[in-house]
Amino acid sequence: MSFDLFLLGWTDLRAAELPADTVPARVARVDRGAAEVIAADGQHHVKYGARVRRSSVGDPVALPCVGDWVALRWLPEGRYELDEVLPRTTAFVRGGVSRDSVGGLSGDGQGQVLAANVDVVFVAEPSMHSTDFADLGRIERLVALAWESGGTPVVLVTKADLFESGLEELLADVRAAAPGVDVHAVSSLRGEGVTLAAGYLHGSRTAVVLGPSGAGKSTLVNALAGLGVMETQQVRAADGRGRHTTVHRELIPLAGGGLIIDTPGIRRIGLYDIGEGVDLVFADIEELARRCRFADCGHVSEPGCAVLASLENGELPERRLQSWRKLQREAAWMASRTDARLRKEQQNKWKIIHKEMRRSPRNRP
Ligand SMILES: Nc1nc2c(ncn2[C@@H]2O[C@H](COP(=O)(O)OP(=O)(O)OP(=O)(O)O)[C@@H](O)[C@H]2O)c(=O)[nH]1
Ligand SMILES: [Zn+2]
Repeated sequence: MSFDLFLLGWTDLRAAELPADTVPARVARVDRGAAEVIAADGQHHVKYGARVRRSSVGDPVALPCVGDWVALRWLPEGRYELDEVLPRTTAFVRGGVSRDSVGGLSGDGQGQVLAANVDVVFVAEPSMHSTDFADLGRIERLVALAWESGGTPVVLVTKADLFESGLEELLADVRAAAPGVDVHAVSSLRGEGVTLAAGYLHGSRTAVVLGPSGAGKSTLVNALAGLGVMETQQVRAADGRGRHTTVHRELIPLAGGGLIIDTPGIRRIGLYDIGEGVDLVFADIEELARRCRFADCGHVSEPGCAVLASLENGELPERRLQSWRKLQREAAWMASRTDARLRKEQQNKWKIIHKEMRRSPRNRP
């Protein structure tokens, strides 16, 4: 059974990047040192070749991840090897930041790609989480990272059926926390909003679902898949006796077109290499800041501060101003860590080069 790669999101532009003597495939899941990929001739379990292993040393972002397009090379011993990760059009990268450290921040400045080549980032936030309502700060953080990925964020407020009244007010709060972003209420349980979410996947678009554990991500993915999953050969991959073995995938091609990537819930997602992401999430505050009397206004106690004025007249929630400051601090901190890491890598590179120069006979007296 052959599989149409264009339904998986393959394009002529990507075809131009494919090295000679390789075949393209899309990563459905990664394991340590190996990946499940979907190629035109079905699903394969492939190990990383030397080139991939080498390029990812000290740079985990270069490792293959779900959603990646990769080049497979056929080896003489009769199997494919993952030879190269093709250039990504988008990548959702989180920073390695943990909470339990001095000042609330720690990390090595390194990132981890959660999904690549995604057109849409579904930010799943439960309307009700145990006893709490939607966490606006978490939405702001995820939307900033979603903007930064190059994909389009869409906020899905999940488990909407848990609300009898007040859902509209909650949605209004969420919309204020993510200006310019589509916000929808979804109930996978009742099947509400699922078709609407599927609408973002028209053509062969890829979406990733991100959100905290228990947000209902897998239930939503199942509901979307309930509209039909594309059969690929490997779903019925024979184990030699014709038994059906379903291979677990995180990248799921839907029968109605498009693909969805499920991710495990992550307790804390740190910012990584943020350029404009935070500014876009806080576009309303950025707009206010442009109207402050002083161009370098710190919005603390300056006269003629439009941000403080908006805070005082109740238009700008105090929470949102705090959240803006917090994410700005984190982005700046992460940038300094990344710079420090890059500097160190550069130094190491020079050390190696100098060593080699000393070793080279040409450089000996
Ligand atoms: N009431 C209600 N419950 C839901 C809905 N969607 C999911 N749930 C429930 O919420 C719980 C968590 O759902 P999951 O889909 O496993 O959540 P998840 O985000 O995938 O969680 P992790 O896999 O831990 O990241 C389950 O008990 C679901 O039955 C919904 O639309 N309404
Ligand atoms: Zn100001």
